[in-house]
Formats: sequence, C-alpha cells, structure tokens
Amino acid sequence: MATLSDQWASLGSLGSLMASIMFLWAVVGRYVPLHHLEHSLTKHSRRLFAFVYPYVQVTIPEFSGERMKRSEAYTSVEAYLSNSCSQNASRLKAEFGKESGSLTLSMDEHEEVTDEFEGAKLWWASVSRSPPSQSISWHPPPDSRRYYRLTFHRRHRELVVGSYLAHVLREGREVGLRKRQRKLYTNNPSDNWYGYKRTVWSHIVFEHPSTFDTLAMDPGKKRELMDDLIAFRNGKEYYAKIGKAWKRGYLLYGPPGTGKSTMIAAIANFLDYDVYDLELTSVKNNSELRKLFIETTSKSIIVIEDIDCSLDLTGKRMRTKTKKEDEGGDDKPKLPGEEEDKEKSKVTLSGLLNFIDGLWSACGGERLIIFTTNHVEKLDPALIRRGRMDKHVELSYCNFEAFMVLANSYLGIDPHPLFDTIKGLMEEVKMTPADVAETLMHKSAKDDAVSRLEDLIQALEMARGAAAKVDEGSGVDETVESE
Ligand SMILES: Nc1ncnc2c1ncn2[C@@H]1O[C@H](COP(=O)(O)OP(=O)(O)OP(=O)(O)O)[C@@H](O)[C@H]1O
Ligand SMILES: [Mg+2]
Repeated sequence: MATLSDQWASLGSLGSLMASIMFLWAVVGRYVPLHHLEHSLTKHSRRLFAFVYPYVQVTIPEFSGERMKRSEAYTSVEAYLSNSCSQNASRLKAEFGKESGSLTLSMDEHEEVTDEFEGAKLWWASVSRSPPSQSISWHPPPDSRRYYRLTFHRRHRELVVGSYLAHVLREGREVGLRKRQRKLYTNNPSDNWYGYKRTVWSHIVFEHPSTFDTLAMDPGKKRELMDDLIAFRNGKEYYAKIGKAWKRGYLLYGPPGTGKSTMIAAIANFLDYDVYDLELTSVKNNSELRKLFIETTSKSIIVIEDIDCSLDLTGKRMRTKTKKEDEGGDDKPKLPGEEEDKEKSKVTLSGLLNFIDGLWSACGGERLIIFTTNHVEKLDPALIRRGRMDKHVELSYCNFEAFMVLANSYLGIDPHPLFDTIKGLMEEVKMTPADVAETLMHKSAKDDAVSRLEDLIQALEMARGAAAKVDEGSGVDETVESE
C-alpha cells in the first residue's frame, strides 16, 4: 500500500511533468504559430469523431429571425411528431383537441422518438436548453430555448435533405390544419412580453356561433361580401401575380347594435380563420404594434374595434377641435382607467398605416384587417382610403329583408300574416337589428312566434309614437329613429 510520503513524491513528479509540458508548449509556441496547431488539432479530432460517430444532426429551433416569430417549421414538426410518432413516446403532453372533450397527445420536452422513412431510421428529440441561472426559481428560466433535434446516419443524408424534411413539413402542416382549433387572441400589456410568461398574445378557443345564415343584412350585400371573401381566400397566386401582399382591409361602419362584431365572427367562421382582437389602447408605441403584427399567424383576422375611440388618430389633422368637442362626439362609455391608457399610448397614425400596409405587413400573408367604427366621418381619410381599407361595408338599421333572416333564425318561421304590418312599420321606424333580435327572443317557455311578432309590432309602434313626439317638438318631418 502506498504511504503518504509515496503519494507526496508521485504528486511532486506529476507537478514537474506539468511544468515541463508547459515549458515545451511555450518553446514550441515561439517557433510554430499556436493557432495553426490548434486548427489542425480540431480538424483531426473532428475527423476522428466523424469516423467513430457517423451520424448527422439537424436542429429546428422554436424561434427564427432573432426570436421575433415562432418558426412555422417548428410548429409543423411538432404537429407531425404528435401525429406520427407520439405512440412510441413514453412521456406525452395532453391538450384539448378540436372537439371539446377530446385530448390531443404530443411529445413532451426532453423526449425522444424514432421514425422510419423509406427504410431509413431517424431519431427525433425535443430539447430545451437554458443558460446557467444565478438564482433558484420554480419557473423555467426566461431564455430557455426549445428545439427539435433530428439525428440520422450520414448515408441517409440525401434522402433526409431531399425528401424526408419536405415530407415532415407537408404532413405537419396538414395535421396542424386538421387538428387546429380556431383561436381568439387578445394582446397582453407589454409588461408581460418578457420573462417567464413571454407571450404577446393570449388566446382562448374561438366559439362564436354567428354565421352568414344568421346574419341579418341585405341579401345582395351579403352575397357580394361572401364572394369577396372567397376570392381573397383563393387568391394566393393572384396576389403574387399582381405584386401585392396577400391581405385585405375591411371597414365595417354603422350605428351601435347593427351587427359589426357579429359580422366579424361570421367571417371568421366562414373562412375558418383565427381572430386577433387588438386592443390598441394598451399598445404603447409603434414598435410594440409592429411586434404584435409579426407575432400573428397567417389565416387570421386582425380586428381593431371602434377605431375612432381607440386612439386620437384624427388629432394631427383636426387640431381646431376642442377637447370638449372630442369627448362629446364619442358615445362609447369609458371604462375607469381607459382615459389614462389613451394618454400612455404613443401609437401614431403613421404607425398604424405602417401596420396596415408597410413593409412589415407583408410577412406571413393571408390576413384580413378589419376596423369597426360608429363614426366613419371621424376617421382620417388616409386611414380608410382604398388599398388600405379595401372594402367599406355599411351596416344599418333593420329593414324587412334583414328582419326575415332574424325571424327565421329566432322563430323558425318564414312568411306570416303579421309580416305585412311589420314591413310597413319598418319603412317608417329605424330600429337596430340588435333591438329587433332582443324582441324576437323567447322570454319564457310559453312564448310562441305570434306573441313575439306582436311584441315587435308594439315596440315598433311605440318607437314611431315616441319619435313623432320628438319631431313635433323640433318641427322636423323625417323617418323616425327608435330609441
Ligand atoms: N345584423 C345582425 N344580424 C344578426 N344579429 C344581429 C345583427 N346585428 C345585431 N345583432 C344582434 O345584436 C347583438 C349586438 O350586435 P353587435 O355586437 O354585432 O353590434 P355592433 O354593431 O358590433 O355594435 P357596437 O357598435 O356597439 O359594437 C348581437 O349579439 C346579435 O345578437
Ligand atoms: Mg361591436
């Protein structure tokens, strides 16, 4: 057994050996440039490594372009793996699938699965890397990077690069569309954009039941709008041919309760698109607006409701208006704190125009941008000119055609003897579809279609009477407007 003095002696000789190596390294370094030596050492070690480890690796990171946007390749690989390979993974993630009540399983982090393609074996791993952290936290560190790693033998290199990766992306995209649940997004305040919950948009599943069948409006206008939407959805090649970004702007305007928000839901259901409901008052400046835009996906509708109330976009051009006039003109009730938000937001008209049709707006493609307003006359002409807001759709008071749609969906009836009376009254009284719909709704189990129609006639007559009184007072003789 070696004694303590033996051990000291061997340590001493090790020390002198190290010193000699360092001395030699310094001498060699004088005559041979060290970086050459290092370079050739690395080259040889790589060759040696490739000889004993004949595998190639491809990584697909979650974020591309300096972390600005979640990579579509990553999403496609995720969908492909959840469909084709998750059955041989032992740790799985479960999320709600398209039909509520069903769960979709996908590969969990740090899990590995195998795949086969034309006789070649391939390994997929889901990896999450985080930089070393100074503090201990329960949450994943803010900068953890996730990616998929594909490993295969180098003899399959051509097969993988030439056809397998394309196959994965194609299948993944199809699976993604098949299993996709439509989402309704809203923007988070920018304080939440960093750190553990790094999301600029939050979402829930979009479940609005409105369709074009239940939307009460002039049938001709409805058909025209649907044709326009179909042309847009199928217009990829056409937009490329004419050199225009694949996006289209809609301006929906009309009094409150005429179906602007309902129409957006009907469009989303018709096109099968996601909806991004942009709350402009919580966007602090133009660069935040740009970031929000970049993070939207294609096949989506970006909505800014009540654009005239969201920001004082007209301010620059209409300086003569007093503050009081501005406040008086806005009939939307203000929520507590809304005024403060408005002051904080530095989004400008030019920022918004850039958002709609600047260079950045072309990224991704296949997006509708919809603005709604109750006061189209208040908007800056630059904002709503054709090319930006390509189609202007007016939603107005309920006419007889619109009433028939509501009667059909609310009462399940088409023609009825009381319709003639209603038709006559509707020509005289302006009532919003929201008011008509509310009157037609069943209020109790005993309610029937006739009692609802009679109620509507009564409401229309009352509105006519009330408006006639107002007219007597003002001496105006015009079509009357319901309360
Ligand atoms: N054209 C319509 N067709 C069918 N239902 C309608 C229509 N317009 C209004 N409604 C009914 O009235 C309700 C309110 O309509 P909606 O929220 O779409 O109005 P809006 O035009 O967006 O109003 P606001 O300007 O106040 O936002 C809807 O939930 C819907 O039930
Ligand atoms: Mg609305």
